[in-house]
Amino acid sequence: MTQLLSARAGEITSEMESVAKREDLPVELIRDEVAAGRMVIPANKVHAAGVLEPMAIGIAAKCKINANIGNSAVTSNVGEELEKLHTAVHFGADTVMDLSTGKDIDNIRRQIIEKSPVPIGTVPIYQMLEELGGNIEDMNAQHFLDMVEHQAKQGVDYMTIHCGVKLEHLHLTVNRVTGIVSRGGSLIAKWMMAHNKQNPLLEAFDDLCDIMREYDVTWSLGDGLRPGSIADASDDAQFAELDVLGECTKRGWEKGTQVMVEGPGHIPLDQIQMNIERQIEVCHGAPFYVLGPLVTDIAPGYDHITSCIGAANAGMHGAAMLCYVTPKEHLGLPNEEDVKQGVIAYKIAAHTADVARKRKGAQDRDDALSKARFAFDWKEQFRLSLDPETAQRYHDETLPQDTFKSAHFCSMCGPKYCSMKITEDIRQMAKEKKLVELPTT
Ligand SMILES: C[C@H]1O[C@@H](n2cnc3c(N)ncnc32)[C@H](O)[C@@H]1O
Ligand SMILES: Cc1ncc(COP(=O)(O)O)c(N)n1
Ligand code: MET
Ligand code: SF4
Ligand SMILES: [Zn+2]
Repeated sequence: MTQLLSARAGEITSEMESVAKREDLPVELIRDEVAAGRMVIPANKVHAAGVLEPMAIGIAAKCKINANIGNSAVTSNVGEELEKLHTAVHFGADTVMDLSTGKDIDNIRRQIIEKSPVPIGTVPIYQMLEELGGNIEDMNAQHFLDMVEHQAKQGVDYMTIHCGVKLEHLHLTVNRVTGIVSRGGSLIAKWMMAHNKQNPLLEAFDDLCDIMREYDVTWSLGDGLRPGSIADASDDAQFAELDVLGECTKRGWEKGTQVMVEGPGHIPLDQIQMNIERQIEVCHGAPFYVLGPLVTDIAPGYDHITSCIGAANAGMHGAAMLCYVTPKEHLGLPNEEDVKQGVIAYKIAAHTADVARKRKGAQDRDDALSKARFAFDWKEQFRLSLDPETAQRYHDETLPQDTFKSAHFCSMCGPKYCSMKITEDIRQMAKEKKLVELPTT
């Protein structure tokens, strides 16, 4: 049984119960959303038997964020990756992807799954390529199926598989500014060119479903032809692939597997709503999992910001999960500090989306923090913030003494120009002298 098959049979699983509590939603609604394919609960049976705390991704639930970690051939190791996992979860990542392509991949993933309370995603073609020796041309479908089964056995909760890249669509990328920017997509394209054959992952779709169903691994249908620059956004290649992903979504559901769909990438701000709405329609309401999107290409070093703008908008228009982008995007492998910056940026994006969509209780923390701010309750303001340590450090940079923790001002305006203090004075005057008689009409 998968969460989807249970839900369709009208059953309520223990995972659905946990999700209902976390989301503060009726458990019947969770079950119905899962049954309809609009919500997924990525919970591999192996991981669920261990430390996993079940969570849900779908438009009815709060907007989620994913943090990518993993080493590369150039840098990092198991110790550093476990630190990144800890930092990502500490600052509120809802899922983590291990995208390791360097040494020790198997050991890194095993330890990450063992220690992670959040669902772990992978892209199995990366490890398969390592084990093949680096030449994608040497791959056959069985190599890939074996790797998917191996990772499913380890407890991977969701997998990115690039089934949507088709031989007949490759020519649509020739005039692009940035070609094929998806790693998985570019590898599959190369294989198809070398063999002049259709995408083997698409051909093996039903066999893949059988493995995914056995362990309840959730599909994350990869966007191998996503645009890698705003110039390439919303082009024929991107939307040709999206149509294939729509068909795969249906086939995955028919086989009883949970499905979400990945999306771009680099998209100008004014095209985001259209992209989200089109995906939801073409993929029959399956949860949409977007990478950013970055709304401009001019700020390497700050792409957590360029993409946070896109992510907030995507979330507002119905994306179910936002894959973070760190300050190192396009420049190098993120370190622990980059992971922190990426997660914080995306907590902001997801939360602003929840507020804009008026999800239940979403604004409560904003209101509580605003009240603490107006009451000059500095400690409470720090406590309620996404990054309390940084908030306090910034405040204390100029006014570190304990007495200033009850001061009715900070170093921005000082005591005589603090507008919130002046408002306080005004309200006091009004109370005492009843100076203002407001018209009653
Ligand atoms: C699909 C996205 O995944 C990110 N990505 C790829 N590999 C890693 C890794 N090892 N660590 C962190 N992010 C990674 C890239 O930033 C890309 O944009
Ligand atoms: C949201 C998201 N995360 C990870 C990947 C995998 O990366 P790639 O497609 O480059 O192999 C992806 N396509 N989308
Ligand atoms: N930044 C690229 C993208 O937008 C990915 C580069 S690393 C595969 O998808
Ligand atoms: S991030 Fe670096 S290695 Fe990855 S595609 Fe871009 S330039 Fe190549
Ligand atoms: Zn990019």
